[in-house]
Amino acid sequence: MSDNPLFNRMQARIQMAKEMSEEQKLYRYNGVLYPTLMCPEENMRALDNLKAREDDLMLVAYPKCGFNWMVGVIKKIMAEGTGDKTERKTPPLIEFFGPEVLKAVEESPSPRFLGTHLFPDNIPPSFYEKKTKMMVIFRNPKDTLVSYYHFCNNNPVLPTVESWDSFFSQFMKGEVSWGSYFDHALAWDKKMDDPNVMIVTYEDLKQDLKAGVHQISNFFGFNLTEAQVQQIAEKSTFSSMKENSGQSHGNIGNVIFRKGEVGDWKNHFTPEQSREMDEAFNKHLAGTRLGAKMDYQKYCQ
Ligand SMILES: Nc1ncnc2c1ncn2[C@@H]1O[C@H](COP(=O)(O)OS(=O)(=O)O)[C@@H](OP(=O)(O)O)[C@H]1O
Repeated sequence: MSDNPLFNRMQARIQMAKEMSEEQKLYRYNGVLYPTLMCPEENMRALDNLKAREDDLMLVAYPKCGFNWMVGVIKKIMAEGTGDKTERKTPPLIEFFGPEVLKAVEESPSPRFLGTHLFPDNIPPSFYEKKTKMMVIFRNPKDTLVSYYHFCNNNPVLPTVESWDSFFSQFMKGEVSWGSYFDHALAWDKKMDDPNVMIVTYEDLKQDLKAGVHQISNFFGFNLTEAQVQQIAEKSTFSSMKENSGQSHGNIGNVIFRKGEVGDWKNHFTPEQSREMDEAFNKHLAGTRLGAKMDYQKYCQ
C-alpha cells in the first residue's frame, strides 16, 4: 500500500480488472465506448451537476495526444503564476471523478485545473456558458494510434489488444474508448475561432517547448518571466517527466510515459495501413484549418 490514496485506488481498480472479462472492460454511454472501471455510468451522470467557473483552466485531449504532458506543464505554470506550490496529485479528468470527488471539486478554491478526453459536445454545457478557457492538444493520428495501441496492451483496466492489425481497424472505425479521433478533430476544427479555445499540437511543442509554455501561460492569463518559462520547459521534457513519473503517477507512470517521440508510427504501420490513414485524413481533415495546423505531410508522410 502506498500512502497516496489515488495510487491505491488505481491498484484496487487493477485488481478488479483481473476479475473482469475483456468484454466487460468497456461499455457504451450515449453510443460512445468508455472504460468501465475508470468512468462508469455513475461518473458520467454526475457530470451533469458539475458547475464550471469562468476562471477554471480546462485541458482537453483525445486519448494519447499528450494530455499528461500538458497536465505537468499547466500545473507548473499555475504554481509559478499563483505562487501556490502545493503539489496536487488529483488527476484532473472530470469523467474519472464520480460524485464524491466532484463534491470536493465543487468546494475547492479557484483557480481550479480540470481536464477531459470527452468529445466537445459532451463536455458539460456550463463550461461553454461560463466561457471557461479550454486548451486542446492534438497529435498526428498515426503516432496517436501507436501510443493508444501500446497503452491498451499495458493497461490492465483496458481490454487487451488482440493484435496490431485488429487495433488498427478498431481505431480507424472509432471503436475505441472516447470514440473516433476524426470526429473529435472535426468538432474542434469548428471551434477554432472561439477566443476561449486554444488548440496546440504535440509536434509543435516537441519542436519548441519554451515557445509553447509562453503561449499556454499567456492564454490562461499568467504573466511569467523568461526564467520561469525556461525552468518549466526544462522540467517538462519527456526524460525529466518520465524520471519523475513514479512520484507523479505511481505504477502506471511507466506505461503513460512510454517513448515520447514524433514518428514512431514508422516502426508500426505497414505501407497499406499508412495509405489507409492518409486516405482517412484526406477525407476528413484535408482542407480544414486544424488539418493544416497538424502539418500532416511533414509528420505523417
Ligand atoms: N514530456 C513529454 N514529452 C513528449 N511526450 C510526452 C511527454 N509526456 C508524455 N508524453 C507522451 O504522451 C503520450 C501519452 O498521451 P496522454 O498523456 O494523452 O495519454 S492518456 O490518454 O492521457 O493516457 C505518450 O506517447 P507515446 O510515448 O508515443 O506512447 C507519452 O510518452
